[in-house]
Amino acid sequence: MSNDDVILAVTDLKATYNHAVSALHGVNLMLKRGEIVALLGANGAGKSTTLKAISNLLPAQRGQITAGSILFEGVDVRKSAASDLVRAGLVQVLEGRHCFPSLSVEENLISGGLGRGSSRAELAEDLDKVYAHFPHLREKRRALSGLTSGGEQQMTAIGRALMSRPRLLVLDEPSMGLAPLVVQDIFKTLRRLNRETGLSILVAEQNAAIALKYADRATILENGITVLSGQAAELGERDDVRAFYLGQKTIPGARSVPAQPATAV
Ligand SMILES: Nc1ncnc2c1ncn2[C@@H]1O[C@H](COP(=O)(O)OP(=O)(O)OP(=O)(O)O)[C@@H](O)[C@H]1O
Repeated sequence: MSNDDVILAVTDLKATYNHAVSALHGVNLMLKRGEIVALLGANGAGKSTTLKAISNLLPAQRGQITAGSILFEGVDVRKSAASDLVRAGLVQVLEGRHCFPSLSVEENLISGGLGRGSSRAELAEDLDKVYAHFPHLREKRRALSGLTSGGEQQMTAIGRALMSRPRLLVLDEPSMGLAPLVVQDIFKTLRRLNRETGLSILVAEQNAAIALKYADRATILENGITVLSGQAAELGERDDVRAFYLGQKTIPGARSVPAQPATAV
């Protein structure tokens, strides 16, 4: 595999908060162009911290990278401000959706394209593409975001990210607080976007079942360390993963997920 195939490489990443609380102790993660990769792990495993580090958002949370590297298209993300990373094509939908509640759905979407300095014609073209992927948002385009459902807000937040024309879309826990059917719908749309446009997607999820269903590969974190990486379908078949992350019964004799650095990806 050539380096050009790798869009994101996180190597031996360590991070702290307030120079005191150690959150990541060795995260390894790699995404090839055109892949969907799921970042899995329980509450507090370090998923959000990893994603914030990738978008260079840790300093705003009093967080520090203390070791390791993060390369987006071969360039160290620490050299760019978060807003420059967005312009470079690394766009993140943060946990909790974050729509502007007093703006309409369409105004929220348009706000995602403004940072690029798009012309009116480009904005209209990008809006059409977002509505093609989320037809429901077209129907709701004049509604105030704050009055739309959680699922609609998540779609708006993803649509707004798409308006920045990402090459790598990073999503933190898109399923949070949403009904199972809505979550399915969102993951199906992400899959279609990925297949039709080649968009690379990194998605952090506690809902391992849905993430493994739609991802090509997955990486599992435990206590700030990558403990497993592999093809999503293969991980979903492992007894230990099924027992620990899919909430399924342990098969007698099944091994637990080893607390050691990941297998090579
Ligand atoms: N702003 C912060 N200040 C101090 N410690 C933090 C901060 N944010 C996270 N942590 C700690 O870092 C560790 C990793 O948390 P993180 O939020 O990255 O995990 P997570 O896998 O995303 O979990 P969740 O699914 O609950 O968001 C935890 O021990 C958490 O308490």
